Amino acid sequence: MKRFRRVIVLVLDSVGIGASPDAYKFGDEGANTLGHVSQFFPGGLDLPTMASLGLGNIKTDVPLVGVPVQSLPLGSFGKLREVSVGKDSINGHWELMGVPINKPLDTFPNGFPQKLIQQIEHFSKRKVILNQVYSGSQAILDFGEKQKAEGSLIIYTSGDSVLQVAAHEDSVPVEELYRICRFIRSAIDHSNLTVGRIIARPFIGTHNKSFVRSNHRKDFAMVSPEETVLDLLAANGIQVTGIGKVNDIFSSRGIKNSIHTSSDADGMNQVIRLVNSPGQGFIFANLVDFDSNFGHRRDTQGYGEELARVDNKLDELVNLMSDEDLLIITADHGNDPTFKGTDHTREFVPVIIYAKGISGKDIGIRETYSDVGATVLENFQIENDGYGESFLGLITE
Ligand SMILES: O=P(O)(O)O[C@H]1O[C@H](CO)[C@@H](O)[C@H]1O
Ligand SMILES: [Mn+2]
Ligand SMILES: [Mn+2]
Repeated sequence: MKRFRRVIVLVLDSVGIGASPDAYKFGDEGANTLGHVSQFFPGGLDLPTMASLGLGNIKTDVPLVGVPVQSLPLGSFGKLREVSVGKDSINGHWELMGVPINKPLDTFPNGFPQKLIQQIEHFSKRKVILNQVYSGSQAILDFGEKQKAEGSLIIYTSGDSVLQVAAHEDSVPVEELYRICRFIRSAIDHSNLTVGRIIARPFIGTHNKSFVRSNHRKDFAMVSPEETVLDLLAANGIQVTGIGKVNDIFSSRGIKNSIHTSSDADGMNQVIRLVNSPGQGFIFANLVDFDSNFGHRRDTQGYGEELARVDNKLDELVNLMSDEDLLIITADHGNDPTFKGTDHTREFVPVIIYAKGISGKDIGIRETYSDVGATVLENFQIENDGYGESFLGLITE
C-alpha cells in the first residue's frame, strides 16, 4: 500500500451533500446543501476542479447541477455519515479525528441560566444583554448601538451548543473579550452544564448599518475527553499544522503549528504556501466562510460563488502537489442555505481524495466521519485502536 509523506485534510465547513438517514431527528429531512445551491443557478455550479476529482460521481438524492459525472475521475469519491449525536463543528471535526460525541451537549433554546449570567456580569463588570437564540449578524444590527454605548455584552446562542459573546472592538477590547470568554469557559466547565463552545464575536464599524464582524473571532471549545487522532500523531512525532479554527476546536491539543486565517481565500493560500514548500506531516485546514458568511445567512448565491472561488484555488493546489502528498476534501456538517431557519443541517458530507498519478475509485457510503482519521493514522503507520476504518488501501490499490 502506498503511503504519503504529507496528508492534507481540507474541511469545507458546512458543505453537506444530502440529508442523512437520521435527519428526521433534527427536523432536517430534505436538506441538501450542495444539491440545492447547485439548483439555484440557472446553469448549475461551475466547479471544474472538484468535478474533475469526482464530486459529481457521488450519489445523492439531489443531482449536482453543472457538476458532470466523470468516466475517469482523477480522485476517489464517496460520502460520510455522521454518528455523533450533534451537527455542529465540534461534533464534525472531533468525529473526523476519531472521537464521535455520543452524549448530547446542552443547548439553550430559552437562553442561559440567570446564575451564569450573573457570574459573567460580576466577573466582567459589564451588563449582559439579549441572552436569546439569535442570528449573530442580526444581533449586532439590532443591539450593536446599545452594546457599544453601554459597553455591555451581547450574549446569544443558536440550535448548537454554543454561547456567543458579541461586543464592539472599541467598547470591549478584543483581549478583554477573550479574557471574559475564558472565564465563561472555566465557569461552565466547573458547573453541571456542557457547552461545546464559547465564541468571541468582536465587531467593528461606525454605526449599526455598517457593523460587521471582524476576523478576531475566537472559539473556546470544550476539551475532548479522549485522545483524538491529532494527539496520536503528535505522540508519534508527526507534525500537525492547524489552519483556521482547527486550533480552537481542538484546544491546541496535538497541534504544533497553528495558522489564523482571515478568509477562505487566505486559508487556501496558506495551504498552497505549505504544499509549495518541502515538508511532511499532517495539515488540517478549515474553511469557515461557507458556514458563517453564507450558510447561516441563508445566502444561496454567496454560497455558490464561494464554492467557485475555492474550486479555483483548489486547481492551484492540486497542480502543486507532488506524488508524496495526499489530499482529502470533506466537510463537518451541512448548512443548506435554502432550508428553513438559520441552523446547520444534518447531512452526509462529501469526501474526495486526490493523489497524483493514482486513478479515482468509488469508496461508497462510509459509516462514520472517523474513516478520515483512521486513514490518516494508517498512512503514518500508527496503530488505531479507536473508531473508524481506513480507506487508504482502497484508494491506493
Ligand atoms: O449567527 P452566527 O453568530 O453566525 O452563529 C453561528 O455560529 C455558531 C458557530 O458556528 C453556530 O452555532 C451558528 O449559530
Ligand atoms: Mn462547522
Ligand atoms: Mn456554523
